[in-house]
Amino acid sequence: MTKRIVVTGTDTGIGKTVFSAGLAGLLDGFYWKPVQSGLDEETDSEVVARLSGLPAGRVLPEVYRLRMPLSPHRSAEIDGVSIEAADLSVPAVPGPLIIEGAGGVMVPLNRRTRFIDIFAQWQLPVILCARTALGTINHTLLSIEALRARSIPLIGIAFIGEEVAETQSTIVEFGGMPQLGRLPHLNPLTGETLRDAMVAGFDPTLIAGGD
Ligand SMILES: Nc1ncnc2c1ncn2[C@@H]1O[C@H](COP(=O)(O)OP(=O)(O)OP(=O)(O)O)[C@@H](O)[C@H]1O
Ligand SMILES: C[C@H](N)[C@H](N)CCCCCC(=O)O
Ligand SMILES: [Mg+2]
Repeated sequence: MTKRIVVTGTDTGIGKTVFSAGLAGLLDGFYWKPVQSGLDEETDSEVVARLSGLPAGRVLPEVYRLRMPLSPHRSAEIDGVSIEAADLSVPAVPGPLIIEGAGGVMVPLNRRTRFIDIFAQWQLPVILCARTALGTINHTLLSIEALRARSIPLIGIAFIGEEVAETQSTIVEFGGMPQLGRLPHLNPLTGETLRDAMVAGFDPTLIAGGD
């Protein structure tokens, strides 16, 4: 049973947090966002606490909380903080842990280290979130290639958006990575609609079935 899963994506703002909230709820697990950049709006951890249906203690505290909604390396510099890879060791929790990065895989944490370098150190299995809309084939295949080049274990792709079957199958064929499911755009987006969409769209044993 996979206990610790990294959720990354092809870009910022594509729905990783909403998917992570749904997944943490589906697996009755925990959620951890190690680096949060942007504190004026609702943070990712707050969104997950609101949407996942999990008790408050299942959302673990961030290690770095940076004020500006920018790439973490820049946000940290503005706050006068240095993000240290050594501080990002994965917490032990008594259940499945969903770990969310920030933005896409190449996003820098400082002038030397990107998220993908931390993922390579962790060697935890990764779910890649990808939009279904035009432009996603390029972003998704590049992300898969970068993850593979570092021998990072891959679980599969979680598509987000309306079904575009041809695009999705093209990504699966070229990427050689399975489609785990699809989370549609939800309106309204509530804890209840998210839970129902996750149950309808994803098989938890396919996701958490092997480590
Ligand atoms: N399935 C969905 N249905 C409805 N709205 C969604 C869905 N997924 C994402 N959104 C909305 O899109 C916006 C961006 O989503 P989200 O915060 O999950 O992106 P992200 O990939 O986690 O971004 P970041 O890189 O900042 O962590 C939010 O306003 C969110 O509510
Ligand atoms: C602020 C934003 N919501 C994310 N937390 C960080 C996204 C970083 C993206 C950097 C980039 O790829 O240009
Ligand atoms: Mg997010």
